[in-house]
This record gives sequence, C-alpha cells and structure tokens, in this order.
Amino acid sequence: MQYQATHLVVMGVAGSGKSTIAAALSRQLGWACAEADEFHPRSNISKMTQGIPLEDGDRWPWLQEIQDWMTTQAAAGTSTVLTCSALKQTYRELLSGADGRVLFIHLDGGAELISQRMQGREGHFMPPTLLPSQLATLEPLTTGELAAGSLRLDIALPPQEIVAAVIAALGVPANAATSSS
Ligand SMILES: Nc1ncnc2c1ncn2[C@@H]1O[C@H](COP(=O)(O)OP(=O)(O)OP(=O)(O)O)[C@@H](O)[C@H]1O
Ligand SMILES: O=C(O)[C@H](O)[C@@H](O)[C@H](O)[C@H](O)CO
Repeated sequence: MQYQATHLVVMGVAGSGKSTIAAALSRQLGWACAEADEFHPRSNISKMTQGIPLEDGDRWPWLQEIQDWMTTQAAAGTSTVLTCSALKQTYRELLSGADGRVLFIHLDGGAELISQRMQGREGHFMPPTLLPSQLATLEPLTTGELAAGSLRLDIALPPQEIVAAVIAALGVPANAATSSS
C-alpha cells in the first residue's frame, strides 16, 4: 500500500526521552513535530501535576485529538513526528486509525535511569513520583507491532545513536534525511 504520509510516534513513559528524540528526528527528517502534552486538557495536566495518574477515561479523548491531528496532517501530505506516551496497545490501536502509516518508536529503559533523568531536569510538570505508575501501565510493543515496522530502542544509547537507528530502519530516501544534527 502506498501511503501519503508517515507518522512516527515516539512513545514511552514520562522521562524516557520522547521530546529529545522527537525534536532531533523532526529536524533531520524535516517532518512536522508535535508534543502530545500540548493536546491534554487542563484537567489532565492538573491531575498529573498533583501526582495523580491518568486513567483510561482521561486518555481516550486526548488520544482521539492526536489521531485527528495526524489525519489532518496526512490530508496535506505531511509526515509527522509525535511524542506520545501511548502506554497501552489499545491506545496505539486508536492512534493507528489515523490516515497514513503510523509507526511507534518505543524508548525503553530501566526505572533507575529514567528516575535519575527525571530528577535531573527542571521546570517540568510531571513529578518523578508518577514514574512507577507509568511503568506499571506500560505495555511493550507486541511481536505483531514490531513485525509491522515499529521499533524498540534502548535509552542508554546517546540520542544521536537512537536517531540514526530510527532513520536507518525507516529506509527513508536519501533526500528526506539531512546530515545536520
Ligand atoms: N538518550 C539520552 N541520553 C541521555 N540523556 C537523555 C537521553 N534522552 C533524553 N535525555 C535527557 O533525559 C531527560 C528526559 O528527557 P525528555 O524530557 O526528552 O523525556 P520525555 O519522555 O519527553 O519526558 P515527558 O514525557 O515527561 O515529557 C532530559 O533531561 C533529557 O535531556
Ligand atoms: O499517558 C500519560 O500518562 C501521559 O501522557 C504522561 O505520560 C505524560 O503526559 C507525559 O509523559 C509527560 O510527562
């Protein structure tokens, strides 16, 4: 099947490096970039800021908005890079309903490393105390999802190696990926 657009959903728990990797991928591929956190209603941000984990009911309308955004971009022939936790397979199924080819890039790593990174950053609404619930909710990519082209990458690698691995796996035409970092 020929797709008009590809959507790379950079997924994983809070603090796994989604924003860092998505920004670099978007820069190198020249694709539009969006942060799923910008689609959350104020009530979701308020909950998380208070250290209260989101539930399915908080996430469905938010995920639908993100799916709609991807479809709008695809209608204009625009490929995208998105950050989105996409913790459960059912959430990924909803996102995969967007027009275009939807691939997930799971930034996978251990609790200790992610916790250290969350504690090392400043000015973010997400408290490190929510990491255990994020990890408990996470459903790793299934063999079916991996066979369909989604990828799991180890966040112990430096960002430039993660980005290079994604671009190599995508097999994008040489003119779509630039050498700038
Ligand atoms: N591969 C990496 N190696 C070293 N440090 C990294 C790597 N990826 C991200 N970081 C650092 O880890 C911290 C968390 O990364 P980032 O904010 O991109 O995660 P996130 O998944 O977008 O978080 P959130 O979902 O909570 O917004 C940042 O300080 C970032 O600079
Ligand atoms: O599904 C969720 O619980 C949320 O999307 C969280 O993962 C955060 O919004 C994000 O990671 C920012 O820290």
